[in-house]
Amino acid sequence: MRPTIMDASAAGSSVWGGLNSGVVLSLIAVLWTVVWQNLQHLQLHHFFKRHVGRHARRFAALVDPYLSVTVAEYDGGGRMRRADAYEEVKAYLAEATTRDARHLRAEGAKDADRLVLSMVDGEEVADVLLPEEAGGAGGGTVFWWAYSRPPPGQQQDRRWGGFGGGGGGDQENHRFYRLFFLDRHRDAVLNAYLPRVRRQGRAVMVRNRRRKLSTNISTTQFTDGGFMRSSWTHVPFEHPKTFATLAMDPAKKKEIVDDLDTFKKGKDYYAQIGKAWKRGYLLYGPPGTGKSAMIAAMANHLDYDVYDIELTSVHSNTELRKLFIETTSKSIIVIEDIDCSLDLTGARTKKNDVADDNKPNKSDGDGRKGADTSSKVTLSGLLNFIDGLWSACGGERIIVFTTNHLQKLDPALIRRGRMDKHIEMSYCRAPAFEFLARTYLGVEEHELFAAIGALLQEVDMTPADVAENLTPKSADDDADSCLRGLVAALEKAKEDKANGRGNDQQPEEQDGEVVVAGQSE
Ligand SMILES: Nc1ncnc2c1ncn2[C@@H]1O[C@H](COP(=O)(O)OP(=O)(O)OP(=O)(O)O)[C@@H](O)[C@H]1O
Ligand SMILES: [Mg+2]
Repeated sequence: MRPTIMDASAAGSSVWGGLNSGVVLSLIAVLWTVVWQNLQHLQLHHFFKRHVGRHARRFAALVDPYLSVTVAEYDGGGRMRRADAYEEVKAYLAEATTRDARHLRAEGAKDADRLVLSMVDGEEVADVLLPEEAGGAGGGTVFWWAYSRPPPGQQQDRRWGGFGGGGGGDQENHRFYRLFFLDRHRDAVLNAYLPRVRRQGRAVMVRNRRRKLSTNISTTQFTDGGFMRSSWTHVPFEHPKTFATLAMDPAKKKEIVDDLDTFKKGKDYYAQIGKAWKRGYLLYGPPGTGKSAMIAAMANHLDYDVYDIELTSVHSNTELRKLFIETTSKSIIVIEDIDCSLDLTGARTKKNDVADDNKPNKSDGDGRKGADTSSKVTLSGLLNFIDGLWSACGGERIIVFTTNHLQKLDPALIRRGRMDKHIEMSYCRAPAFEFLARTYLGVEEHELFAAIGALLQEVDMTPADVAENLTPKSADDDADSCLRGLVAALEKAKEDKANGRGNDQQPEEQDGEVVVAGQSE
C-alpha cells in the first residue's frame, strides 16, 4: 500500500517522538515561514544570518526536515528553451500522477484513445526510493513531488527557484517541479534517484512521442504596454504522403532517400568533421510540382517533427533565433515560398543590410508584405539562423526552403553549406505519369499511356494537375474515363499553348547539386 505523508514525516523527525503529529508540524512550518518572511521584509535577515544563522538552520531542520530540489521549466534563468530535465520529470511523474493526484491535466498521446496526464498547479504526488538506490538501507522511503509556480512578484526569490530574467511577467512559463526529501537521503537522491527519474522519463517520452506539425503564431502581450512576440503552436503531424506515393524518377527518389538516411545516421560523422549536424534542402519549381508533398514524405521517412515557419509573422532576427532555439532535434524546419516571405533580391549586396532588429523589411512585388505585417527579419538574420553559431544547438535538424522562383533568391542564401542539396521539382513527364496512374487508378498499362506520354512531352502539366485528372469524381468514373479526361485536358493545354496562353514558367538551374524530380529524362 502506498505510504502516507505521516509515514514520511515520521521517517525524518525522530526529535518529535510522541509529538509526531502532521498538524503540529504544519503549524510550526507556517509560523516559521511567516517569521522568515517578516525578517526578510525588515531587512533584518542579514543581521539574523550573521549572528544566529547557524542556530536558525538547525532550528529550521527541526521544524521542516525536508530539503528540496527544484526542476524549473526553463534553465539558465531565461526562457530560451524548455529544460530537458523538466520534460523528463514531467514524463516520469505521469504514472504517479495518475495514481495519486486529485486534479490532473491531460494531453493527447500517440495512441489516439490515450491521454498523457500531469499534475495541475499546487498538486503533490508521492514516489518511493528503491532499496538499491538507498544502498540497501532506507528503501521504500517516500518522497514528495510538488508542481507549482512562484506567487506573483516572487520570480526572483531564490526560495522559488530564482526564476529571473524571463521578463514580461510571464509567470505561466515559470513552472517547476520540486522534490522534497530528508537530509539523510541526500546522496541517494542526487546520485541514484534523480538520474533514474531522468532516464525513465526519457523512456516514457519516447513511448508517448507524437510527431508534431508546429507553426509560429504572433501573440500580443499586454504587460508593460504590450508587445508582439512569436511562439510555436502545434497539432499532430498526420500527413499521409510518403516516398512510396510521390511520383518521381526512381533513381532520383533513391538518391534523396539515401541522402536522408545518411544524414540520420551521421551523428558521429558530423562530429568528426566538425560540422553542425544539420542539412539544408532547397526545393524549387512551379506550383503544384510536389514541393510540400516532398517535405511531408521526408518527415514521414525520417520520423521527424515539422516546424513550418511563417516568416512574415516573425518580428525580428532575435525572435527568429528564439524560435529556432525552441525547436527540438529530429525535426525539419520549413520556410515555404522563401522569396515571398522576405525581400531577398540582391539584398545582401547592400552594405547596410546588417542584422538590425529595428530595420523594417521591404514590401515585395505583390504587396504581400504590406502594412499589416511588421517583419524585420533581414537576410543576415536568416543566414545566421541557418548556419550561425546558434544553428548548432540541438542538432539533427533539416532545414528546407521552397520557392517557385529560384532566380529571385540571393546566392548567399542557397550556397552549399547552407542549402546543401538543391532539388528541382518539375512538370510531369511519362514516368511520373505512369507512377501516378498506378497509384491513383491501379493501372499498370493502358492503350492511352503512349498518347499521354507524348502529350506530356509537349505540354507542361504539373503532377498536381495530372493527379487531379486521374482522381475519380463519381462512382461511374473508372480508369478509362479518367485517362480520357486527362487526354482531353492535355489537348486543351496544348491548344492554349499554341494560342499563346500557355504556362511559360520554367524552372531554372543554379549552382549546386541538382536533382530533377518528376521528369522523364
Ligand atoms: N510528384 C508528385 N507525386 C505525387 N503527388 C504529387 C506530386 N506533385 C504534386 N502532387 C500532388 O499535388 C498536390 C499539390 O502538390 P504540392 O502542394 O506538394 O505542390 P507544391 O509544389 O508545394 O506547390 P506550391 O509551390 O504551390 O506550394 C498535392 O496533393 C500532391 O499530393
Ligand atoms: Mg507547397
